[in-house]
Amino acid sequence: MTDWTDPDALDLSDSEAFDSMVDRAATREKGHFFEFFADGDELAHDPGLRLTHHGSEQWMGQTLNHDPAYWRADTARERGFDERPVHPDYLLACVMGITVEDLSEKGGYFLGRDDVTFHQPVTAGTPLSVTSTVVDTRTSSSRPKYGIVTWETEGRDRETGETLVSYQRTNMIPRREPAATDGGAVGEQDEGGPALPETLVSPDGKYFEDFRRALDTAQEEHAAVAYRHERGRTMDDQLVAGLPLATLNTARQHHNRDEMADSPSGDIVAYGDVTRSIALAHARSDEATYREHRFADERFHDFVTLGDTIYGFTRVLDCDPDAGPERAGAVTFEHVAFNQDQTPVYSGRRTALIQRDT
Ligand SMILES: CC(C)(COP(=O)(O)OP(=O)(O)OC[C@H]1O[C@@H](n2cnc3c(N)ncnc32)[C@H](O)[C@@H]1OP(=O)(O)O)[C@@H](O)C(=O)NCCC(=O)NCCSC(=O)C[C@](C)(O)C(=O)O
Repeated sequence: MTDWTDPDALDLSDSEAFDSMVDRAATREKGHFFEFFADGDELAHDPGLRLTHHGSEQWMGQTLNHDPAYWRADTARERGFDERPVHPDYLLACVMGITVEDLSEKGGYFLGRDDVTFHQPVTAGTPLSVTSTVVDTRTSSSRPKYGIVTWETEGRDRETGETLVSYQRTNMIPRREPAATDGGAVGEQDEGGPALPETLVSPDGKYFEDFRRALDTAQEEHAAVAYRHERGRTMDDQLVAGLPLATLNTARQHHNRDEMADSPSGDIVAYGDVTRSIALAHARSDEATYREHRFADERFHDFVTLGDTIYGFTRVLDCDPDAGPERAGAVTFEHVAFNQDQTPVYSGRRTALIQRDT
């Protein structure tokens, strides 16, 4: 009888024997199917990620986020930070990255996020502690292989317990026992909508006053303040697989082409936070950002795969001169990321403090 504790008992050059062993072996699963989640469940995420300047700089460089306050101590101080902070997009991606193993590693897609609030600037060296609560679960009527789960997540400083960022996020999650058919069609768009404005106004500059003047002009002309950004960024391996892995995001969607070949996208897709950060970087390159504040109603409309190029389009929705410190006012934008075929892939409402022209 073969001694199966003997390291040489399995001849790896015998492909038939190896195939048979692998096919019959049980898989030690990672992640959870839809049925695992119930409203009110609380999950503490364990991976030990600590924020670093290296990680933040890698994220910023690859996504074209060049705001000097996150690169240089002198500009950070001029902008009212005690110390040079890590970039908020990197912070958000890290907080979400370490939830993936527990929440979404099984597959399915990131559909949207709401109520994203940055509670305070965060510096390198901060170790993260992240918890999530299930706030909603439902089966998908158009895609019976999936359920839709919403979680409320809070990222804290592991040492002080202070909340750094919080948000609500919704994913499609595969069902362990799917209904018989998957009736959904990928990328179907709603028809109709309001008539388009005749005139699109673009701000003359990058300061709060420029956005406010543009909004005033648009009101007089029954126009919209809307413009696109020139830069584009083509999705390469580093963006699609490298950046999510650097945030400990273990979702197979970003780094397992074999598994993803048989999924609705047919290939690995970019981490939603990478796509979003690129479009936001394009927008930020045309404004004098003072602080990131809040995001709402973020949606991921379509897949972004290797070789796609991400561009940005911005609409200005509101200017509030009274929010924020004397040197800045709050501007609410609608940002849209779109690909080389002008297909929207991300949209979100962002309120940021923009420097005044003084
Ligand atoms: C998934 C696709 C194919 C579905 O395409 P579709 O045409 O079937 O879309 P749909 O009909 O608009 O949506 C399907 C269902 O989802 C619901 N839904 C839709 N949006 C929301 C929302 N915000 N909140 C709540 N529910 C939402 C919607 O109501 C509908 O429900 P129903 O089936 O019962 O009618 C299409 O939407 C798509 O391609 N989206 C892009 C997905 C993507 O690429 N996300 C980013 C990458 S994945 C990722 O980053 C992963 C991560 C971060 O690592 C990680 O979570 O682990």
